[in-house]
Amino acid sequence: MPEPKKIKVLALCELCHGRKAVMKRPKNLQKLCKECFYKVFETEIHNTITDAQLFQKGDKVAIGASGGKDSTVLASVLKLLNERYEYGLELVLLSIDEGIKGYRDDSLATVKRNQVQYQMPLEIISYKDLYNWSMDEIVSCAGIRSSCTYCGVLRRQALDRGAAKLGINHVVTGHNADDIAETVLMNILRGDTARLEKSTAILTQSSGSPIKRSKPFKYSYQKEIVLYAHYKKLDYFSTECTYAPEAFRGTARELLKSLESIRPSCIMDIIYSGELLVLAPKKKKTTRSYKNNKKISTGETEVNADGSVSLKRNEFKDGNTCEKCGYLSSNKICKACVLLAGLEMNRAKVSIEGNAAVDGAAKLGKTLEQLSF
Ligand SMILES: Nc1ncnc2c1ncn2[C@@H]1O[C@H](COP(=O)(O)OP(=O)(O)OP(=O)(O)O)[C@@H](O)[C@H]1O
Repeated sequence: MPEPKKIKVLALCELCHGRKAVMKRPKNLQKLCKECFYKVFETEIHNTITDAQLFQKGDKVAIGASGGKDSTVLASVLKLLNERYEYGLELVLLSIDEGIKGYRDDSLATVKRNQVQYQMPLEIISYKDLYNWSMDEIVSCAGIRSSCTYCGVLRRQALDRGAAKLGINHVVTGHNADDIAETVLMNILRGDTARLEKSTAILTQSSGSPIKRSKPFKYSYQKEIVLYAHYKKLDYFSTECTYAPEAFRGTARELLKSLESIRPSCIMDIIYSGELLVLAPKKKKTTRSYKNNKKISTGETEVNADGSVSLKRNEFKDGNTCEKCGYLSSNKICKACVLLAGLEMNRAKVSIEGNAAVDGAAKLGKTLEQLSF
């Protein structure tokens, strides 16, 4: 007798029990239909916003818009939640043009389309206008190895300055749960306890700056953001930055991906661990200084063993302005100006020596040591 044909029972959504499940939710492997996925994804972000009391009615908020998936989904979801829950926010897209040919110019074209799609005003601020350097010029002068350090410092300040220009004191970014878990891992692996303490904060504010920065996607998984963008057919730009991603972050990212494939909750678990971590009181460190204050203090920059450049922390004071650019800074010279001064020295040296091949960050480090402020 022939065996009875097996009828494949399609899985139903575990939330509505009515519609067909189309996905396993990356965060907890729950089988969901599209509609229920949208609902849980959006509601979690709404809960994150209200639990942390990120906004007040009437706030003007700038969305750091790169044209990539995270910030595009952020613009879309914030617009939707603002209307659904009547947050009363005035939302503006704020884009920084770092000057990276073949990358940022294309992604900015996406943001310009988003401006129309979401009917939000758009402000574009360029590194070239602010600093007289584009990222392409910086990389050709200082090498690729420290590109993320330069870009990160300059972008943070550019976002602040862009927001200040618009009379806005709150910038939201598309940093997501994976980014935060990666940062926690990186800081643990480096023993960077000062940064570790702050790495899970949803709301941050540089000392001396009136601009707050927050991350409404703090608990949103990268994979879910991509799925949301995909199902909703959002218009975003998906090419990676032309310059290599920060090497150590890349390694932490790979590690996190391997961990997530075995245990999806590990991203949330790392964030919770970071949030609950209480560090022992710090011992006071002594920093080196140079004679007659003629050379740049090691308290400001540090050339790492691999030739990359990092900026070190100083004692912060509020209300100061940078002696070079005049923008608000908790240091005598703001971090952006410290880096730019090093670049200017390098540019001058290149033209004197007529040597096009500058040996990147290591040489820049030597130059920085000869500067005085
Ligand atoms: N050029 C830029 N202009 C404005 N905001 C930016 C820019 N670059 C990054 N940001 C903000 O910082 C967040 C994190 O950026 P990063 O490049 O680290 O991550 P990402 O995953 O590539 O983000 P995205 O997918 O939004 O590009 C972005 O989501 C965005 O809010």
